[in-house]
Amino acid sequence: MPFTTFSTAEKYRYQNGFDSHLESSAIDGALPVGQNSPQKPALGLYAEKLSGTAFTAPRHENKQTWLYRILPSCAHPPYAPTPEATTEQWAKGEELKYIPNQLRWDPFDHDQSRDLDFVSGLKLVAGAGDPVQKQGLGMFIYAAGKSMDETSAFYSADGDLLIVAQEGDLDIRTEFGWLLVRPMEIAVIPRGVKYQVFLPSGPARGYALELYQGHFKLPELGPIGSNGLANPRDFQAPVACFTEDAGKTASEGGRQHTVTVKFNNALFATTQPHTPFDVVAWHGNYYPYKYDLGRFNTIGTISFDHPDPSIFTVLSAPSALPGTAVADFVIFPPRWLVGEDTFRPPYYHRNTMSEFMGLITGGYDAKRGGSGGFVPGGASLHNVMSGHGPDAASHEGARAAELKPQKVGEGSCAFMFESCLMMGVSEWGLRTCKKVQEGYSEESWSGVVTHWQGAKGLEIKSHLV
Ligand SMILES: O=C(O)Cc1cc(O)ccc1O
Ligand SMILES: [Fe+2]
Repeated sequence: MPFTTFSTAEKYRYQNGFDSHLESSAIDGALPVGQNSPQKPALGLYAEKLSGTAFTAPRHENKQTWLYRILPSCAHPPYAPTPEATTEQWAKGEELKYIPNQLRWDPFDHDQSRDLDFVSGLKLVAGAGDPVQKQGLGMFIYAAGKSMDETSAFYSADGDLLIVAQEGDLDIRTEFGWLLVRPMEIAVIPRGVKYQVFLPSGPARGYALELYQGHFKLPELGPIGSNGLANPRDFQAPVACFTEDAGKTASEGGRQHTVTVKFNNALFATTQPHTPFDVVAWHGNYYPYKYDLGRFNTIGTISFDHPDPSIFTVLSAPSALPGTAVADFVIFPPRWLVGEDTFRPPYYHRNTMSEFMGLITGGYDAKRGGSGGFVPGGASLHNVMSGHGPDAASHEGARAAELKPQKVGEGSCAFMFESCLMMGVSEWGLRTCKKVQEGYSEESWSGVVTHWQGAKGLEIKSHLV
């Protein structure tokens, strides 16, 4: 059945829950009862396990899913490097440039020529570490002008991909079923899961983070209590949805299907005579999901001072060091500011973590918008220990502001990929994209003026020469 024949009601039913044990069956009886691998699975299906952690990972970390499919994934001719696997699109760790300067980018171009799809339109901007070692992450911009072909599928062996839709809807078909991801929504496609991306509303642009190690978790809530921030039930997983395009020759109407894999930041492809979207039923806790950022329960100060942005963490990918993330996904949604005697925008700071920021829509309270500013579809990078904070004008405005309750960010949403790793910038991010704003730091901070009132007449306790 070609995908176009699926009705909306069939495609967009979801099941709710983060890191839950879910199950879904497109046909009653396709899921085995009480076991995973019967001698002959129902309906002539194959049982196949997809694991997201080592078999022996501790129970609370263990991630796997059983798939019941028409043909097993291994039934394909060998993969071969694709001619399109360009070094412009991806970069290895040693090719990245590590620089302490603050960087900001104008909005990244849409695919004006409309010849790039989600995969060919995915560009590495910055990253750290190495998929071979299962360490680190890559940060990407995607700009897709056309849907992927119905007979093309993609997966990454390098990591879990967190997609932040910024403009244009993504209709994502995965082996597990469909996810419709619109701006102000995010999706996570785990390592190894095959998918294809259609563009029902035209060209699409957004941001993505590929996590080479581990998986995203919900942050601990500590004293916040048992609810708040992103609540588990608001994460949506697909329901099983399959195509019977398997086991037929071309003359019987069977089609050839191309599967492309990102493997150590290079692309390989194979062509097989059966669709990878043939999963009739599945159960497990390793699955793709989406989340509507509008459901985020924002928490902040109701007395004084500015909480760290960790209070806005949606998802966190921990490193081995407690409380220290390889990647935090943080958002700055509309919210009330009521802090008394408080400098309300972000404080000036130097951070041992690196901060990559993007803007989904609207503006950001510490940065000027407009041409050459921080605007939707653009980005900034404040690397490890690189000082940053409000630009001079935002600072002066906030010092002088009358501190009544104020709703900030109405109709806006900025986000941050924060990492404990030093970020390297790719050649594409630094030069090829031609979006780096020359003079960003001068424009922002050369105009900060001193408010120092002088020490004259005051007792100086340490020696000044
Ligand atoms: O740099 C930024 O704009 C992000 C940020 C926001 C904030 O409220 C506090 C610290 C911080 O790094
Ligand atoms: Fe910051």
